[in-house]
Amino acid sequence: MITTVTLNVAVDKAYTVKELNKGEVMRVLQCSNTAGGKGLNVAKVVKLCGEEVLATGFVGGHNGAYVEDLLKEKMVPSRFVHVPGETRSCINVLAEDGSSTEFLEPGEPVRPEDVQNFLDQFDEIIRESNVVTISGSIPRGVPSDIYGSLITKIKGAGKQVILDTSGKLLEEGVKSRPTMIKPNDDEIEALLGVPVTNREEIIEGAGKLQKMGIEIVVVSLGSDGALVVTEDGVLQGKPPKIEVVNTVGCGDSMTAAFAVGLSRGYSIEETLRYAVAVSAANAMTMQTGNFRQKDMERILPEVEIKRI
Ligand SMILES: Nc1ncnc2c1ncn2[C@@H]1O[C@H](COP(=O)(O)OP(=O)(O)O)[C@@H](O)[C@H]1O
Ligand SMILES: O=P(O)(O)OC[C@H]1O[C@](O)(COP(=O)(O)O)[C@@H](O)[C@@H]1O
Repeated sequence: MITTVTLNVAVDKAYTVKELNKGEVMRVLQCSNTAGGKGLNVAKVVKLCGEEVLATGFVGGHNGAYVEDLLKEKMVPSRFVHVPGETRSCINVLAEDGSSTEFLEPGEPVRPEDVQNFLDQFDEIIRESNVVTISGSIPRGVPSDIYGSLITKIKGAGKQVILDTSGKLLEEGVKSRPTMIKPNDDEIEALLGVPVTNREEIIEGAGKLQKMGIEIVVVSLGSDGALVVTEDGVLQGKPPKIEVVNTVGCGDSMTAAFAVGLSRGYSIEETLRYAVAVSAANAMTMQTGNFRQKDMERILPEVEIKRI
């Protein structure tokens, strides 16, 4: 089973508008609500890939109950810690010029006893999982080294863990050497304290992180696909040109597909091909954390894998 950790769950709202003008009344043409927070996007995609999944984290209030219902509709099982604070909303405004403007609420604070309840149930969840993904931001009240503690527990139980976060949470988390991370160029720069301005420096930086004891370092490059650095070297996977509808959640789809590849014991090359196809297919639908099987199957053989 693949478990996805989402401490800062959200109701994701995608608003379609003609144009976005600051300071004006904007009429929304279409609104779509989905269970969000990066980890829940991962959970939905793992489910669509056909793997057994469990979503965990904190939920609260009416929005929290709504997220649980949205997950049930997608047949994604969940075991959340219920907290008094209302679960947040995140809004993504999609305009006709192709722009995407995101408003991410911080999330209501959680209490120390909520954090303890989460940790208490986590050991049992790890026993049932073979891969755990940890994604996104945390609400106030959660200690900034929590991801490090979770990674230490997961690795101590002999299971694999993917960490996809940023800033201080990533800095703290990498100290516990997760199996895989997915930093962007800014995050590599922050982790290593060196400038990263071009593809060569990205590869060099990712290589340094890999040598520090992180087995798999993935750097996604939008429409250029992704780079994967392991002890066997560097691979790039590039998708064919596709019709893009909404790229929000592409990174999460990639994380989900890597978790599936690890869980199924795919080679790193097979995993990269699959992850590029799944994440590119996610860009072809409006909903975050969603893809159509037929899109993914069409893209899969067209992903170009090259050793660098
Ligand atoms: N415009 C696009 N065309 C094709 N594939 C895309 C596009 N944007 C994203 N993807 C796919 O999704 C993956 C993750 O997207 P990216 O934008 O790099 O991540 P993030 O959402 O974390 O910023 C890419 O590696 C690629 O496989
Ligand atoms: O969980 P976080 O880090 O606060 O991010 C929240 C939001 O980011 C998103 O995952 C989109 O981010 P990406 O496009 O980078 O995948 C939203 O769906 C989500 O609600």
